[in-house]
Parts: sequence; structure tokens; C-alpha cells
Amino acid sequence: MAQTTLLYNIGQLLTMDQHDGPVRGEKMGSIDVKENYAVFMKDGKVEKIAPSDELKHTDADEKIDCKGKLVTPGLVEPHTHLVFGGSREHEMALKQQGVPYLEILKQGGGILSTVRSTRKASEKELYERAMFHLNRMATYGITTMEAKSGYGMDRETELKQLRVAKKAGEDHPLDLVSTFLGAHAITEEYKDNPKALLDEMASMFDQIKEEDLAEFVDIFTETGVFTIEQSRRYLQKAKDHGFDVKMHADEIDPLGGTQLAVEMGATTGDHLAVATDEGIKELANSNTIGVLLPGTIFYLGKGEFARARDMIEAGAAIAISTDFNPGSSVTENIQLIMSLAALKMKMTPEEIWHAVTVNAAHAINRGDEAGQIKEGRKADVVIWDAPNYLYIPYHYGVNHVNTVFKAGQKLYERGDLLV
Ligand SMILES: N=CN[C@@H](CCC(=O)O)C(=O)O
Ligand SMILES: [Zn+2]
Repeated sequence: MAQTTLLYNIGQLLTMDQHDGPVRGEKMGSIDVKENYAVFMKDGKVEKIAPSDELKHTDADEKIDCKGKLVTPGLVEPHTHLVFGGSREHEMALKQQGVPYLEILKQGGGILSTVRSTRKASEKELYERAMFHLNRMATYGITTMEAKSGYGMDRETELKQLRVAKKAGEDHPLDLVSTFLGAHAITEEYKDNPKALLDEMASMFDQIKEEDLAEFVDIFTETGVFTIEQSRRYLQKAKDHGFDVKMHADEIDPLGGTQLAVEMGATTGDHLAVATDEGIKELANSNTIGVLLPGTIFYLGKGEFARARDMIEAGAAIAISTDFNPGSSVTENIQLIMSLAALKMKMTPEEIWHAVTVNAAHAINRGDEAGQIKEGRKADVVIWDAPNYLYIPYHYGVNHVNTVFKAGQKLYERGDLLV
């Protein structure tokens, strides 16, 4: 029996399919808004999109009167460190005292603290935590997301993280895309020989491919972590093994990571907070998508937000993300990130909606199945407690989701108070 759902009386419907993505430059600034529309979903797919008056009498197993609310595609989250052990709330005091992020790392804290906890954690513990965070992501309207490893930097723990992500992706309704980030920090064992760490991580590429544990390989290119030259060689090996590549680039020091991401044909360059004029120009003339993470800058209290305006005006394609992780951006709330993108990076609401839907989908090679509402596509759809699309970045810090559908199934519905 076909399972059908009709959403009607939609005040504003954003289908986000006005342009084929990735949407770049000034095209990010325009959105086609369909007013008083309806969406008919059948067997997990979008069957029909039409004016509400045409569709509202259609029979369906469930008919939802949207009462003028906003409806959009399920959001896509293109950069998370989902699988980790422990937490780092004790580092908050250090941050308050002004100890820099890279200094905490140098002292064996930060990422290395999470490495110790993740090495100790069982697969079951990591899985349960990952499922908890995935559920919370879903409540904020996310229906597809990426998950990185990178808290092992040894074979056993990296594989443990990747297997947890794979199982979580199979078990959870959200679609999960996995990234191998074995090159995330230099551990004690390798502090005098980072090249050996990279060789060890690269020696895992074959097994990761065979077990289908990751689609992307990522590296943290930064002062005190991996150099440009080390990153170039490592990413080339990853490409030779058939991986698409990503980079944590130009986050704290402007080493030229943005240019390297372009040179390597990376799918994305992520962070880019201190990208130079040259980096921005090259990004704009490339197919690499800039994934900007304003929550990280906010949380680390550094004050230098990525130059989204310059990037978009130069013609780049931009996505945004929570960068959910236990140290530099501890939030699953992508809507808060949308507000930061507006307030701190001066992105327009139209640009922001492109950055969390169609462009974010392309940032994880899911442009042909996520980030847009289209007839024949998987029905990943969110009903918002909001009258229009401007409202979400404007009213900040709270969850505006009313209902989330993943492949036509209701995944989350806002609970009502009893009074
Ligand atoms: N900058 C490097 N990696 C992560 C942070 C990871 C952590 O602090 O645990 C990031 O994207 O911000
Ligand atoms: Zn990251």
C-alpha cells in the first residue's frame, strides 16, 4: 500500500531548485519563493508540487494543513566530527583565560584530549553517543550530514570511528556521508616524525576503500599540525586511491590552505577564516566549495569571521556548517549558525538558505539527491514554525522546526506543552 502525505496551505515553499548547484556568486542571492503551495509525497518521494488550490482535495493517508507556515528542503550539514569519546568542558576556563586553541593542543589538550577518550571508548559507547547527536541534529531540521573520524590517529581507533559512523548511517534514518580525517593532529608517538603518522594513515587507504568506510579524505593544515607540503603529498595519495578530498584550511594562520584546496581539486576547503585575497580569488575561479564555520570563530572567541561577502562577490560557491565537535564548536544547532552567518559574516537570508541546502549537498557529493525539493526526489522536507524564510536567521538561538520528514516519513515533530 502506498504511503501518502499531503502538505497544503504552505505559506512559503522554498524548493531551492532555481539553479543547478553548486550555486555561486550573485546567484546565491536570489530565491524562488512559491506562495500558497502544496507538496504531495508518495512512497518516500516527492510526487507533486503545485498550488495549494489544485492539490488540497487530493486523497492522502495524512493531510497536514500548514496554515501559512514556511516549508523547505531538509537541511544538509557538510562538516561534523560526529564520533568521539568524552567531552572537554574543563577547557572552557582555559579559553576564558585567553589560552589560544593551538596552545591548548600543544600542551596535549584539545583534539589530543579527545583522542585519549576516543581510544578508550568502546564501539558501543561511541555508537550510542553518535546516535544521540544524530537525533538532535534531526530535531534542528538536518536530514543529510557528513561525519569525520580523526580522534584516533592510530589504525585501530580510526577504523573504530569509521565503522561506528557506517553503522550509525545504516541504522539512523538520516543519510550519513563519511570522511577519513586520520590527519587531524600530531600525537605524542609521532611528535618528532609527523611524516610517519601521515604514512601510517595513508597505509589505511586501501582497507578504507575495501570496507567502504569513507568517501572523502581530509587533513588539518595548520601551524603545529600539518604543513602545506605534507598536506599536498598526503592528499595526492588519497586521490590516487580514488578518494575525493577536503581540507581544514586557513583556519587560524594563513598558510595558503585555500590555494592548496583549489590546486588539489578538493571538493571543499573548510574554515577559510583567514583566507587571503589570493586564496579568495582562486576559490572563486574553481569548483571547490568554501565551507564556512562561523560557530567555531564565535566559540573560540577569535573575532575573525571568514570573508563570506568577498568570497560570494568574487563568485565562489559557499556552504555553512555547525562544525559540530567537542572542542571548537559544541553545537548541533545549524539554525544558530544561520544567524551567525547573517550577523557576523553579513550573508543575506537568500545566500544562507543556499548555503544550508543545495550547496551543502554538493559539498558532500549529494547534490543530486539532497538539498532541493523536486518531483521524483527523496522527500526530505521541513515544516517550520515561521511565516517566511527571513524569519529563521532573524529569531536566533532557538529551534524553529515544527516537523521533519525524511524520505517521506515523519522523523521529528515538535512536542506541545500541556497547557
Ligand atoms: N580545526 C580542527 N578540527 C576541528 C576541531 C576539533 C576539536 O577541537 O576537537 C574543527 O574543525 O574545528
Ligand atoms: Zn572540522
